[in-house]
Amino acid sequence: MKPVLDMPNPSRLEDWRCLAPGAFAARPFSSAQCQDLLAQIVAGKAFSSVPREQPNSMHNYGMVVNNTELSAQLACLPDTWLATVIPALFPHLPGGRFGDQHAFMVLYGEDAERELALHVDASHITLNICLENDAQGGEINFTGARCARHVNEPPDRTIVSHRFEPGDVLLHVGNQRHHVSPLRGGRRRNLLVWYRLETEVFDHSNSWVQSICATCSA
Ligand SMILES: O=C(O)CCC(=O)C(=O)O
Ligand SMILES: [Fe+2]
Repeated sequence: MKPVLDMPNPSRLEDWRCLAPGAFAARPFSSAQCQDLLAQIVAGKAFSSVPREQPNSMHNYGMVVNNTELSAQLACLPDTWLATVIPALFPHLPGGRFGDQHAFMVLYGEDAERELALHVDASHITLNICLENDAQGGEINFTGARCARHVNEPPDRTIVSHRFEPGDVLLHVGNQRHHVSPLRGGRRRNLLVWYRLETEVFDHSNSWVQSICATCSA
């Protein structure tokens, strides 16, 4: 049987480009693959629609992945598709297993989310796959990595803005602060996974998170 998520070959370092410190982008999926995954999601195969949970406390729309097959596939990605690139892109990360993950789909549009406020994720590494985007606006903006103590400091001088194309994948540290610009029309749907290391707290108080906090190292 065809897997829900048809992963391309293991990702290579040269597939990824740096957007900002601790934030990288690649384009491993075709639009057709994204449409296929989205069609399965919409048909209810990849996401169980009952109960429809909020993906996280910031979203009123979208849904949590609770399909066993897709969850298992997403859980494996750090050991399979991303096995070489995670240690190379994030050398400060302590080794160890990603024992916990939270996967969800976000939805922006006229009758859905319109924007997302500045935040850090409850993750060590976040994977963000764009499945559909014909929105005007709705870019993701990175304002710099900060530890728990400095999360409310002013943004970095250069804010990095990324407009998603369907098939884009972003991989970033959970403490890279980000927000989504207001939508002026259209719709965007992304699949996100928050990966957490088994042995580490994920409130960004860790010493290795401080080591990449721009304020701590200023
Ligand atoms: O909409 C996006 O691409 C990002 C969503 C996000 O940052 C989140 O849900 O934590
Ligand atoms: Fe986020």
